[in-house]
Amino acid sequence: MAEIIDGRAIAQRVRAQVATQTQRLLAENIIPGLAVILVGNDPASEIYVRNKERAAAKTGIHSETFKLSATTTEAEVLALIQRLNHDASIDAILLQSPVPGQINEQAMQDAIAPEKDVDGFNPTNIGKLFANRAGYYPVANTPKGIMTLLEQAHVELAQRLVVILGRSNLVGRPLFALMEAQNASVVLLHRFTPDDLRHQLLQQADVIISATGVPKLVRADDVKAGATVIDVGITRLADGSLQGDVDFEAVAPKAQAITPVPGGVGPMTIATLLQTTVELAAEHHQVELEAGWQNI
Ligand SMILES: NC(=O)C1=CN([C@@H]2O[C@H](COP(=O)(O)OP(=O)(O)OC[C@H]3O[C@@H](n4cnc5c(N)ncnc54)[C@H](OP(=O)(O)O)[C@@H]3O)[C@@H](O)[C@H]2O)C=CC1
Ligand SMILES: Nc1nc(=O)c2c([nH]1)NC[C@@H]1CN(c3ccc(C(=O)N[C@@H](CCC(=O)O)C(=O)O)cc3)C=[N+]21
Repeated sequence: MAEIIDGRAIAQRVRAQVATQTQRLLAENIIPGLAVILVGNDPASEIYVRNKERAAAKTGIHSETFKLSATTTEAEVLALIQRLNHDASIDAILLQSPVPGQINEQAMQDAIAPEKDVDGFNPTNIGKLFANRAGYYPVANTPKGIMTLLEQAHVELAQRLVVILGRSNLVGRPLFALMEAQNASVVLLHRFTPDDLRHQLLQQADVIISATGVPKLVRADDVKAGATVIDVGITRLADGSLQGDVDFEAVAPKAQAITPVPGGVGPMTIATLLQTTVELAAEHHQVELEAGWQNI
């Protein structure tokens, strides 16, 4: 039976580290500030935003949520982003996705100052990530959190074959770059990958990461014995329960290590958002955060 990677426990350690780092910044009169913009009333987004507020408050980060009505114009969102770009008390800006149809999400992401872009969506930051630039820049929190999970679970990446399902800018694409930078050999699959090719590639993978939102896409016969399986997908079923992309019951007995849904990648996303906020605050005030995140 596989090791079940406990995302909640690892996220808890990341949050404790964030709280310690925040205390150090507070001692220098620096308060890390996170602004979350929520447009409209998507129920799932409202839950995520509430969880973010709660987690930020517990670690000492100052968080402000801007709830805008579903009929807000693009000009109004843009004006808010520009105001936050110039607000010295705000280190990190997050525009919750999805936004209503009248708003061009990409244009809004591009308007967020690269040095406050806590989601790592700005082309400047994506470019740095794909060019494997040195120095600090924000990277999307779900892929960054997955790298922390793998490190904490002692999963080797160099010389391994990693297969990623899903190529969104939020998860699959940045994860590809992070994995490749760790010297993994990486394959990125999507909707146009034929089923038999997906099956063949998955069967060879040492590490599988699935971020498609297709329930039970990854089955036991797709997985090599001893592989590590990371499930990013979240689908809410009719009974209200959450289902991942992986058929957990069938795959777990074959895997070396596997993440559950819920309690795997999800909690890491939120903890890593707080981590990135504190890192951005430290950057803005040119303070070194001495203790490495490896020490959690
Ligand atoms: N746990 C967490 O913290 C987070 C969880 N999520 C969850 O992860 C899932 C993915 O999110 P997100 O990346 O935003 O979703 P998107 O809908 O933006 O992307 C889904 C991706 O999956 C690909 N895909 C669809 N079907 C298949 C298939 N049969 N085989 C291979 N690839 C396929 C799509 O391909 P194509 O590009 O060709 O359409 C697309 O690239 C969702 O369930 C979401 O709820 C998301 C973010 C954070
Ligand atoms: N700008 C932006 N950045 C994002 O990072 C972003 C976004 N928009 N839009 C939506 C997706 C989704 N996402 C999740 C965050 C936490 C959990 C999470 O906490 N999951 C818990 C369960 C939560 C529950 O019970 O519903 C878990 O898996 O254990 C899941 C998914 C961030 N996203």
